[in-house]
Amino acid sequence: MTISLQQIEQLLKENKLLKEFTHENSWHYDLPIENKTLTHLSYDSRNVTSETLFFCKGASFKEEYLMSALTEGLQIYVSEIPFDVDAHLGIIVTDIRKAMAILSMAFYDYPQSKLKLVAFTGTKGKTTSAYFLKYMLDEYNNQKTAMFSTMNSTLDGKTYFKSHLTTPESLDLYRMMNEAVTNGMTHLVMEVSSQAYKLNRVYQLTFDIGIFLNISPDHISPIEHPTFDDYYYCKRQLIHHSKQFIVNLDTRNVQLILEEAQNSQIPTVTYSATNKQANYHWEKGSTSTSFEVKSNQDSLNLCATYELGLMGDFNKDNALASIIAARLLDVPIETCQKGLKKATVPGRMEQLIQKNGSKVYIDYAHNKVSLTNLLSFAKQEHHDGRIITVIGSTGDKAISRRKDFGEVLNDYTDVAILTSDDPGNEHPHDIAKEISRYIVNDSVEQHIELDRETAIKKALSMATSQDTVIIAGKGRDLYQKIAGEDVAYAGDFTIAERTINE
Ligand SMILES: CC(=O)N[C@H]1[C@@H](OP(=O)(O)OP(=O)(O)OC[C@H]2O[C@@H](n3ccc(=O)[nH]c3=O)[C@H](O)[C@@H]2O)O[C@H](CO)[C@@H](O)[C@@H]1O[C@H](C)C(=O)N[C@@H](C)C(=O)N[C@H](CCC(=O)O)C(=O)O
Ligand SMILES: Nc1ncnc2c1ncn2[C@@H]1O[C@H](COP(=O)(O)OP(=O)(O)OP(=O)(O)O)[C@@H](O)[C@H]1O
Repeated sequence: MTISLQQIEQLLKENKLLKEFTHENSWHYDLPIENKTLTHLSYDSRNVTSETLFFCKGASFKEEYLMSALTEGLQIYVSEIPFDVDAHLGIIVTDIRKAMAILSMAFYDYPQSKLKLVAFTGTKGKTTSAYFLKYMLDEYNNQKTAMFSTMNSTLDGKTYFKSHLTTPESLDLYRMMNEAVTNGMTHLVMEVSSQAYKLNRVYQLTFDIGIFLNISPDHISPIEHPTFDDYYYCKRQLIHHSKQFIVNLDTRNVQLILEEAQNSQIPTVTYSATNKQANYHWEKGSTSTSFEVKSNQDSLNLCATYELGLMGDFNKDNALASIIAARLLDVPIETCQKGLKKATVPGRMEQLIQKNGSKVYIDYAHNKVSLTNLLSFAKQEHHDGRIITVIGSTGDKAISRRKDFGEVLNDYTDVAILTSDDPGNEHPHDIAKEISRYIVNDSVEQHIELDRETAIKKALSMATSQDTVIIAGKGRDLYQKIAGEDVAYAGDFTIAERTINE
């Protein structure tokens, strides 16, 4: 994969991103040096050669990073500001992230045009829905579905690696897409976070299908969104970058989404848990994991009974969104049914049973709406015993979750064991105390146990046969974010399983 300086000049000019070129103390609008082909892209000074096009990006980028890249042989950099350094060429742009997106897709020869692309956005259910769709597509295309998700990504449809971000930086996104194409993948299912739009990671990328699952206040913090309005606005950008759009009619302020899609003339399919105005809605089936899809006008021919491998009514919402996407991609109905039945999602609604019969659910719920759904499901299914909940809240961001969790625990749990969950640069005890401050229901028995493994063991040992243990927040995540480091962690599921089998 390559890109030439002339290509870069043309693309930046076409997209009105070029400010100037800097070369030997003079500034130019036209390329001031001979054309040259570059064979490597990077935004990390620790990974450069003389053939690299280097992007100076990020809130904490420092001039010394560029200086150290130049000592490694780097010649050409792209930046929003000219640096007073001894580089052969500076390419100064109006927006580094937009420039990085445009140049990365060109470098990797537009891999997006060689794949069917599906994007899920929403506050909750992105990973679950992405897995559901992957299972259905895999049945259809013989496991040629790549997936980029919060937890795991796969470029060959079979082997997974841990993701750093929900939606990768544009440079990584196109590199990974290109690898997926080389591996023979035909479809790519990915999660698109609000940050992806805010930080132009998916700038000018059009999806064959975009899906809007739901929205509720979340991700408001100094490093994410200043307001809910900003969060919602960023997520809605998916509408304008989808050839076909699917939206949950139960979404807060959905009228706004519908108006926006209509204004942009994006063909839209609506679905709902209960609203019969939607193109599709679902009704409970004969078992707790089955459901029937209903419609007044089944233009996609998908009304049928489906069976899910996962508990929880919210997963039926996720499944319906994914079925609509699968049908828009021509997956036959029987293939959808087969794929969905097989689908499991690591760390989402996983169930274990203790030797005394007590049920244990391990789930990734880590915001207000998901915790409410999880605990209300547990209360509904297991109303005879106590609910014992192990939970923490992340440090440095999404601060409002601490109050949210306290409020949900007030209403739905009998025992709360407050513990650590990615405390970052904060002290987990302070976070636990803050959650505790909002638990005002005296009948909730509270414990603080900061070591997460000990907290899980404590919950399991407390539970009598009638009780239900909920381990919320980390699922099968294999690390804790502590003071800037990813510290190895066995994962909630493994710890619970190991303890039960001891
Ligand atoms: C606010 C934000 O999104 N920040 C992301 C962004 O950081 P940044 O561009 O400011 O870069 P930085 O990490 O501050 O470092 C500055 C630059 O110096 C470079 N560098 C650094 C050191 C060095 O020696 N040499 C060097 O060149 C780095 O490569 C980087 O390009 O780019 C980095 C990767 O290049 C990300 O790691 C980082 O994500 C932070 C850690 C993060 O947690 N982001 C969250 C909020 C996020 O994006 N979450 C959403 C999911 C939300 C949801 O669940 O819905 C996501 O899509 O993942
Ligand atoms: N449609 C839904 N509505 C509400 N809660 C949901 C829904 N789907 C899943 N959940 C809950 O949210 C948790 C996280 O689900 P999932 O990982 O699929 O969402 P996500 O959008 O990828 O989350 P995140 O952005 O936090 O990574 C689940 O473990 C479950 O408790």
